[in-house]
Amino acid sequence: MTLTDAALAAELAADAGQLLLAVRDEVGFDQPWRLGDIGDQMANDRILKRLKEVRPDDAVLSEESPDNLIRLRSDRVWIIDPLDGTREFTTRGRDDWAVHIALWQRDGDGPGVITDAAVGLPAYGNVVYRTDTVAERAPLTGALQTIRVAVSANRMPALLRRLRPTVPIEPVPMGSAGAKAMAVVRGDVDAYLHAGGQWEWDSAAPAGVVLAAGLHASRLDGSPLRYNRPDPYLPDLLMCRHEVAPILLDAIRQALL
Ligand SMILES: Nc1ncnc2c1ncn2[C@@H]1O[C@H](COP(=O)(O)O)[C@@H](OP(=O)(O)O)[C@H]1O
Ligand SMILES: [Mg+2]
Repeated sequence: MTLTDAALAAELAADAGQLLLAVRDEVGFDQPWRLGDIGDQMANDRILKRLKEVRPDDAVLSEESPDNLIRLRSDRVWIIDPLDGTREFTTRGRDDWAVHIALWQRDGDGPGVITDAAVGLPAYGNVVYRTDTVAERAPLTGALQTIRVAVSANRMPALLRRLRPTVPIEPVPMGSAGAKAMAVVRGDVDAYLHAGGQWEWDSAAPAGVVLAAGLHASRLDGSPLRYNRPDPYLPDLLMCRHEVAPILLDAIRQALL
């Protein structure tokens, strides 16, 4: 039987994850930049090789490959970050790094949509979250005391400080967009907020899984996250439980006035 796109995404994420764990063991942590380069390159090569075998007609947008603008005419584009959270990957003991595999498909004259995605967390038991199996999260019943918000451990968004007087926020610093988004999916945090710069491959697969889990994912102005655009820069996002989306979006709007 032909592999479904979601199953293929999950297979690619699990396989690249295993490879990255082996690279980490073999190369070690003495030269972090070298470990990062080797991990990025090997995971990217492995994913692209397999995609070429099983989906030869599809286009690819990958952090680690030159951007081939054929993707803009394609109906199916795989958006890939073979190693998200490179800094954490190169730090001994850190498990907050991820493999992102997303499939964007054209929807007529619309902006297109992420139809299938997988986010692998290799150092977290190589668990893979995928659009076709992720469980929908039930809404909270009690009132939220504090909103736990995952933010970049490397570049804490300045915006956060401006929200805190109006909303009771507890920042939870963490590496990797995929790791932060999956912490929302698990319910370890209530939200993931990013501002100040990012690229489509950083959020495509996480957003696909978050939306499939029935959670909220948008830009900070509340507009939808769009993928496979000519310029893949996608600088900010909010992923969260539905109950906290209006609270956070309103506070962000006020802070940015
Ligand atoms: N200001 C910025 N500009 C471009 N990319 C950014 C960025 N801030 C974060 N990112 C990218 O978003 C991902 C998650 O970052 P963080 O862990 O800081 O939240 C990282 O991807 P990579 O590790 O794939 O490069 C990082 O490079
Ligand atoms: Mg990334």
